[in-house]
Amino acid sequence: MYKDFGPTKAVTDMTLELKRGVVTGLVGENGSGKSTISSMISGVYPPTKGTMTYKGQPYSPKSVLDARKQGIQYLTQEQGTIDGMTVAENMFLGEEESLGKKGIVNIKKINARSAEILKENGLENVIPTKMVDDYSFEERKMIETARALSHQPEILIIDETTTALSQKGRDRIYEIIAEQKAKGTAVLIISHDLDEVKHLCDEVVVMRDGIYINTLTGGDIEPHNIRQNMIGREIDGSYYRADYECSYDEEVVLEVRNLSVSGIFEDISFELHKGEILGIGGLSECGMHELLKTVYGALKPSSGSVILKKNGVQLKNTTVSVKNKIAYIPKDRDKESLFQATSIKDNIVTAALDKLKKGFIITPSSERKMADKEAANIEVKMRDIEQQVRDLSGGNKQKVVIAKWMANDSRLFIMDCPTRGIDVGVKEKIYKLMNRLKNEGIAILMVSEEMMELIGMADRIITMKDGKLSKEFERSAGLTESTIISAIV
Ligand SMILES: Nc1ncnc2c1ncn2[C@@H]1O[C@H](COP(=O)(O)OP(=O)(O)OP(=O)(O)O)[C@@H](O)[C@H]1O
Repeated sequence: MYKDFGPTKAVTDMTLELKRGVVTGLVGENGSGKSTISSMISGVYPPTKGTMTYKGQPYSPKSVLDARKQGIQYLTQEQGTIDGMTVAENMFLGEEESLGKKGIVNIKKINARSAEILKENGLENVIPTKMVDDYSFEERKMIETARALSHQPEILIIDETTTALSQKGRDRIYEIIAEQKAKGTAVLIISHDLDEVKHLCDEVVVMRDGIYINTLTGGDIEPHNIRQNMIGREIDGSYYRADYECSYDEEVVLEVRNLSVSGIFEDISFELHKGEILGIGGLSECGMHELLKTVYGALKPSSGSVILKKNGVQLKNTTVSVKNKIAYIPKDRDKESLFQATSIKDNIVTAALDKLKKGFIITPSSERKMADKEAANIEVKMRDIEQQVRDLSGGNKQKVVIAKWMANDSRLFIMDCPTRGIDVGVKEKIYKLMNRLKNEGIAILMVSEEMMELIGMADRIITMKDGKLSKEFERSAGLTESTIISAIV
């Protein structure tokens, strides 16, 4: 299979076989073409060249709906439901007439059938007539999953879905994979979590730069082996900090005092020091993501304050935060951090316009220079900086968010799951960058759902449980995942 997007060769010479009752993993670095091949299988767009065979017959779906009707379901990395429509309308989008007569849509039947499907999938709390926008990212993913399963798929493609979900959501997806495998469905999983890949997959197909590299089976499905195949060089996996010292300057940079958002988190206080990486861990719903948003000024607290110590400024809103060179990398980059229909260049320079100003003027060449430098530093895989952000692969979008804040010379980083959807090679780069920033005296506040990331990078870890602080741990060689988990569940 081949796919070109204008001058971009996204997939060049890719071969893939999916078998009944077999869970196949598809792995490769950010931008290697995994979502593109999945999109061609699912009828999102046709290949530039190449052929597909499905159940012994030539297969070339005309659209996503056509592929769905033939039994191929694709859960994408991004949001797969449409705002401004009800849950039920989303569930029957394009298939409304299946429950109607003579071209007339029967809304009652659609609502009733949606309620049944939701119930079968343990989602009885979701109301079919409510707007889908009223539900969280995770609930919407589960609605999308229920829709996919209701069609009895013969091929189910799950693209980097688990890392965006809470542990409960992930476990549900793992259950679904096991059930589908037992039913004889061919399952294709795309994931950057190589332990997850090892745990779930019977076969692992590796891609590099749009090309098929290798298929691993049995004992060869080991994270270090997968990594080597993906990147073409050995990386030892010990990409976290090498030291076990809890080290930072005495100077307090940020003070969070008795911060609360009613019903979400309560009475949170802590200090962040110069040169410190402060980790926050907890279950996804414990309030930690909202806490970071509030610290940054994107969510209004019901009480308490966030104070920048050097000038006593209160971080009341995001304008004050940007002015004070505070970077925020949100978990939901697509909605909260990027202008999708704008170029990479415009996204990168947006927080640094003050720095580019000469008098009242910003020259296009200075913008280009800045964007080129920052995009190259973090190795955004792109055609050039004029490319639209929405056309980038998931991991490369994340790199643009980081590049934006590097351009702004940020002095304090607030990071929410900074390596979500990021391949191992780039992960290594981000950890090195965090270490470098720390050594330059920059403070980092990081929420992560990966315990190893917290243990590997943070000087101190504070844990949250049900909206409250539960414990604090200092960096040490003896700190284990189970010690932290016992403080968060
Ligand atoms: N609609 C599009 N227009 C232009 N280029 C595109 C489009 N979709 C994808 N690309 C490019 O194709 C290449 C492959 O992207 P793809 O999304 O398939 O990668 P991926 O392996 O899924 O990456 P990730 O792990 O980051 O999700 C990238 O260089 C991307 O920028």
